[in-house]
Amino acid sequence: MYAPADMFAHLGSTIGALVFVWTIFQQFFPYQVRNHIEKYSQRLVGYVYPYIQITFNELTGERLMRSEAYSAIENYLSSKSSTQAKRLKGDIKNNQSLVLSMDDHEEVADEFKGVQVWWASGKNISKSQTFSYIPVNDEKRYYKLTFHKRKRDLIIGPYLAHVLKEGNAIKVRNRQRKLYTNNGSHWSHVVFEHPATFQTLAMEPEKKKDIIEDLTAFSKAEEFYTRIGRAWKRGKYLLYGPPGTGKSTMIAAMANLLGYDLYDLELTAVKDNTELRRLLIETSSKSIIVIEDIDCSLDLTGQRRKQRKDRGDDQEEKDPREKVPKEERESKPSQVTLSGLLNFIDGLWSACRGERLIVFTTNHVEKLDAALIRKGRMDKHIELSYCNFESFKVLARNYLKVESHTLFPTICDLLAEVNMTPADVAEHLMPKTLSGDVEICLKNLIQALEAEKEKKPSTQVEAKDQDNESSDKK
Ligand SMILES: Nc1ncnc2c1ncn2[C@@H]1O[C@H](COP(=O)(O)OP(=O)(O)OP(=O)(O)O)[C@@H](O)[C@H]1O
Ligand SMILES: [Mg+2]
Repeated sequence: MYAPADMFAHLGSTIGALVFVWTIFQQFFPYQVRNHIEKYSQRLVGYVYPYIQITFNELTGERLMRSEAYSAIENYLSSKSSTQAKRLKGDIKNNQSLVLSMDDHEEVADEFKGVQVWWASGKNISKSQTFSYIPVNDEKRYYKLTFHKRKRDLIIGPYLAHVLKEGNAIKVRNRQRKLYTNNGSHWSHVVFEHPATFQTLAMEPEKKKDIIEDLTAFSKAEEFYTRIGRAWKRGKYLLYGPPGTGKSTMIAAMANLLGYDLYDLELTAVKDNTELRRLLIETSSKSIIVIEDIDCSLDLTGQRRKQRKDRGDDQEEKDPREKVPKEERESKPSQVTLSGLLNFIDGLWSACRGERLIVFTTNHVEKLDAALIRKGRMDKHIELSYCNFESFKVLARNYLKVESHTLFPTICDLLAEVNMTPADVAEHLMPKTLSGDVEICLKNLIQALEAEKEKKPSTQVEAKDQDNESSDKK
C-alpha cells in the first residue's frame, strides 16, 4: 500500500508519462494512421465493454436549434439531479419557479422496470478559432445515456419514450400560461398569472373534491381515447350562481390545476358562425375556453325567447342584475346562434387533437334554453352559491389563518339565515390593519350580517325559498 503522499506522486508521474506518450503518438503518426488505430481500439473495447451509450446534443441541425429531446431530458432529470448530483445549476424559467439541473460532468442514475441506467452531462468545446469582439459560446452540451447492451430494446423503446413523455409533461407544467381574449375575430394574449387555487376556493369540501376528481380524470383520459380509437371527448361545464360566488375564480383555479391556457371568448364581438368557427379552431390544445354570462352575451335561446317576448311575458328588463343593458343587445344583433354554437362544440373538434375544456357561466340558469343545458350537452353543472359555514371556514383560513374561534357559532347561525356571497364575506374578513386582528375582522363580518338580516327580511326569505325550489327541481 502507498501512503497518500506517495500515491499522489505515483499518480502524477503516471499521468505525466501518459501525456508524453500521447504527444509523441500525435507527432509521429499521421492523421490517417491515428484514425485507424482509434477506430480499431474502439471496436476492441466494444467487444469487452458491455454498455451502450447514446448522446443527445443540445444543439442540432444546420441552424443549431435547441434540440427538443435535450430539453425534455433536462426537465426529466431535474428532480433526479436535485437529489443526486453534487453540482447543480439553477435557473428561473418563465418567471415562475426555480429549475435545477445538473452541472457539466455530473452523473445521475435512473431505474426503469428494474433496469439501471446512467445519465451524464458533458460539454465539448469547439476548437475553431474565430476572431470576434463578441465572446462566442463554442460549448456544445450533451447528455449521455449509458445502459447494458442486454437491455437495448427496453431502453431504446419504452424507456426513452417514457423520458420524453415525462419531460414534456414537466415542461407543460412549468410553462408560462396565457390568457387569450378575442378582439373581434382575432385572439390576443397576456401572461396568465392568477393565484386562485382549489385550496383557497370557498366551497363545500365534498363538492370541491368531486370537481377536482372529474377534472383530473378528464385530463388523463387522452391515452384511453387514443387506445379505443375515439375522438377526444371535450369537457363541457356550466357554472351558475349569483354574482360574486366565485365562478370566475373557479375557472382560474381550474386552469391552474390543469396547467391549461385560458381563452376568454367574448361572443358579442363575434360577427357570425364562420368567425366563431375560426376562433374555435385557432385555440390550442390543453386550454379552457370560457364563455361568460351566456344569458347576456347572446340570444342563445333564439326563437323561443322571441316568441315569449311577443307574448309579453318577458321579464328580463326587470332584473337589476342583468349585465348587458337590453337596448345594447338589441342594437347589436349577433349572428351567432344557439344551434351554431352547439354544433361547433359537438362536431367541429371531433377532428382536432388535444384536450379542450369549455366552461360556460351564467347568473341565471333558469333563462337558458333547455337544449343547451340538457344532459349530454353539458358534462357537469356546478352551482356556486351564497356563503355557508363550510365556505366561510375556508375564507377564514385564507384571510385570517384561523381554524376556529369563539365567534364562529354566531357566524354559523347568521349565515344560515342571511344570503351573503363569498365575495362580500371575504371583503369583511380582509384585515384593515397590518396587525390583522382576527376578532375585529370577525366582528365586522357579524355586524354586516346582522345589518343585512335587519335590512331585507322579506327579500332574504324569498331568495331562500327560490333556492329551495331550484334545488328541488334538480
Ligand atoms: N367561492 C369563493 N372562494 C374564494 N373567493 C371568492 C369566492 N367567491 C368569490 N370570491 C372572491 O370574490 C371575488 C369575486 O368573485 P368572482 O369574480 O369569482 O365571482 P363571479 O361568480 O365570477 O361573479 P360574476 O357573476 O359577477 O362574474 C374574487 O376575486 C374572490 O376573491
Ligand atoms: Mg365572473
